[in-house]
Amino acid sequence: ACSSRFVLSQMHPMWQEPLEVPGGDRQSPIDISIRKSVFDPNLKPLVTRYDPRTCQQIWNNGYSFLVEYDDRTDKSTLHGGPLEDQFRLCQFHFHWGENNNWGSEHTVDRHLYPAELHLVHWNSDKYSLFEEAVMEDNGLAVIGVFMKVGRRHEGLQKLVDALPAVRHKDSVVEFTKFDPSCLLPQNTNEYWTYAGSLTTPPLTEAVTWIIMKQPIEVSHDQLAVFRSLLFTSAEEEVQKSMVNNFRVQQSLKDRTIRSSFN
Ligand SMILES: NS(=O)(=O)c1cc(F)cc(F)c1
Ligand SMILES: [Zn+2]
Repeated sequence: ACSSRFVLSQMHPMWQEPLEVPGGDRQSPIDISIRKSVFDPNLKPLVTRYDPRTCQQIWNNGYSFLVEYDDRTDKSTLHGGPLEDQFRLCQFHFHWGENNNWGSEHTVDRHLYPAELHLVHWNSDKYSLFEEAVMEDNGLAVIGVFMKVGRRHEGLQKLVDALPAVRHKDSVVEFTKFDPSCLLPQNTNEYWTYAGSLTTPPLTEAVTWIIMKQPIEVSHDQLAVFRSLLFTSAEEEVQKSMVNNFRVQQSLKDRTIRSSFN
């Protein structure tokens, strides 16, 4: 399974913001101001090649739930878009709110979505492990997909059905043959991209963010199952609902957001 465990295991208690990051001039998440973004005609289409056979398990790490992939070979990859190199999928996870009015980490012209999907990839042309790549400027590429309430998402339902098995922090359940491309919007040619960071500690500034313009639709009931997860482990007396696991927005500072569309 991908070793983003070590990154998440350095977790600080939830949201002891503001966590000052030394020289933090490219922190995430941010608001994507449409009028401030610059169309870049050289941005290429995104190319994702995901092999469902590399899907391994779901893990509740006490912050979100991760669907982890076997990233020991180049079987599930991302390239194109703003990327010079090939990146390997290691996990995907989500951020959501306690209700449908907020939950996403990024916003578009301050518009909040109820949830946001992050597909995490590391640069396998330059590094040999996730934990190496996570310390480097060009080490990671994360695809962000906004989620809005609407029709039930049939592809997501297989994942939703498995969540009760990972209700508590540190629980893991086998989860196989899941193709995460079913969670991408039909139009992946329209995205924003900018240089940013992990949105949870250690907040390293290693991420090329690729945020899809088109949200996916999920049902109210599917999001309600996300909210049935717990931050706390089975042993803890007081159980805390896993909700509002998003970071406060960060300053754009001296960065440009590029768009692949006009
Ligand atoms: N939320 S995020 O996508 O920036 C992220 C990805 C990751 F692999 C580890 C993290 F701690 C956080
Ligand atoms: Zn995330």
